[in-house]
Amino acid sequence: MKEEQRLLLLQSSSLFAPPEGVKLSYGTAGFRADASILKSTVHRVGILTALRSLKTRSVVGLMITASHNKVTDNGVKIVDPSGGMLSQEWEPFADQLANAETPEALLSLITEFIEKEKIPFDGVQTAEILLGRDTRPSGESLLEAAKQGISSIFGAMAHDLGILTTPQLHWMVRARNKSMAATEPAYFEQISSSFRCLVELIPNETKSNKMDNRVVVDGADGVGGEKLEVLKNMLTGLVIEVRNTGKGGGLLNDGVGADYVQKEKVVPRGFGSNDIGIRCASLDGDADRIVYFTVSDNSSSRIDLVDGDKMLSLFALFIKEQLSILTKEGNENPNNNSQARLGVVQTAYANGASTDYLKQLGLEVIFTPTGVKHLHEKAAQFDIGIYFEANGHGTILFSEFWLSWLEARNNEFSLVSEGSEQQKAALRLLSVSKLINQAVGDALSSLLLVEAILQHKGWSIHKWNKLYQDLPSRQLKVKVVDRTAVTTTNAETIAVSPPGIQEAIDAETAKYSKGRCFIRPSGTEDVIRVYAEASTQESANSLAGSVAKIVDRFLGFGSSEQ
Ligand SMILES: CC(=O)N[C@H]1[C@@H](OP(=O)(O)O)O[C@H](CO)[C@@H](O)[C@@H]1O
Ligand SMILES: [Mg+2]
Repeated sequence: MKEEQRLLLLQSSSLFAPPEGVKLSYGTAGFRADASILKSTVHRVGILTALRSLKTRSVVGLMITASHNKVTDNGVKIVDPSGGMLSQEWEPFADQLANAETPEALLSLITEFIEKEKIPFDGVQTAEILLGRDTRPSGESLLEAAKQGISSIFGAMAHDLGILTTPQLHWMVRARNKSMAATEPAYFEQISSSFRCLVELIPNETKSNKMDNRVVVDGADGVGGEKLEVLKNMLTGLVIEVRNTGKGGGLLNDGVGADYVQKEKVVPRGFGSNDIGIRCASLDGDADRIVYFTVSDNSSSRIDLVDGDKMLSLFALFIKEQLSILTKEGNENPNNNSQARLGVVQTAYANGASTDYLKQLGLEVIFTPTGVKHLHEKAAQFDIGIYFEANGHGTILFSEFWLSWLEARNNEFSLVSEGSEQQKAALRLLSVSKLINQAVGDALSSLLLVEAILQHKGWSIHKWNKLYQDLPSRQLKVKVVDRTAVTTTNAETIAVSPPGIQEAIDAETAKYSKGRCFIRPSGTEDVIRVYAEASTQESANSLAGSVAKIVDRFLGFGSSEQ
């Protein structure tokens, strides 16, 4: 490394002192903490992002967001050239950079890493980064810190794209590296036009039955609400009312948003008894996840949740139906066998009833640890991989190989059977692949795909929700001294430390019919999460509560087990 580059790195990083007594970890979805201690971390992630761009010789992204966390938090995550999450192999280095105590220590880490990773540092290759942030007040100053980090690498170019949803930035990075238009208008155009195609392909028999094409969306007082206000005006055949847009003075994720709705199972602010019977949805703070709900008839504060598992099931059912039309029996063309390996990916938080339903559909179901980075990687192994977390993170991945097969079939149909049911099925699947964000879970594109499929099937949200009956469940968070004391295995369903805790959980779970319970350390909040399922809601609540007490006994502030 040239001397002037060393000096620039030393000088730049000396402006941002790392937080005292805090050990930062890249976690489930990037670094996340109270915004007041993040400037140094974000500056260093700026440096790391420039190195990532040089290593991959591609455009990468840097997003300032803390997703569903409270408004005073913020965070930073890197978007890889594929549009996906940062390669997990780089996470340990990200942690080392964030926790380096002095500029000199930081510089030696960078120097070693450049050599180890053979990063082209000859000044010929230049780094290029797309930057975005959500609507958090701390975002603007943190974005400046990121830019300073990036500019401490000679020649690195930072493009500040302003306020975006997290999925928009992921989509733009993927598009840039595919030499496609990578602008916000291009994003809106692609999803609105593919939604329009799906609506045009709705079977006549269902077009006739006037299903309710109105949906009311909780924008979490965040960036999703803001962007949906723009998108909704580009749509025909769907009426979207957005509440909690962020413009009415409400606080981000405060009593609103998909995480609050999914975890607490209560209406978000601005919804109530006047909405009984209405199809409602809720975005999270950076609009990379969505859940649906209806206000319960018998209590205007409770909801009937239609979560990520139900969205996965709806998408899987629709795709399976289109595949069977596409390759209907009696078709003599041997090439016409879709041979699509269709698979679904879930985590331990998936409701047991959803997994049973998907298996009954004849689908291959695999499990991974929590975090989009894990599910995305597994889903990409299928020709069509559908993944969702129960909380509404998820998308559908189509392999390039299979999409080119589908394009070829569609061209063939245009010649030999224009307008046939098989061609319509091919066109629907092609439209789905353009509507659903191929880079990462996207609340806006998932919303449009749900609406298009409900219209296609002529289903109300109630009919959709009846696909299967969720087992009652309950999630709790437990504050403990050190959440990293819990380590897990088997896709997070078994706690291997601290010793004895899993045995205690098993003994408690055995008391409940259809009982299932697991604990894991959160990667985004300083808590241990508890998930419990049982045959009744009362039992699920009781099991979650009992296991929360076990966690507290082993790891809480007054714990006797330590
Ligand atoms: C139970 C739960 O909802 N966990 C969420 C949450 O991760 P935790 O590591 O559980 O805090 O945030 C992640 C990022 O948004 C999301 O991928 C994940 O599903
Ligand atoms: Mg989010």
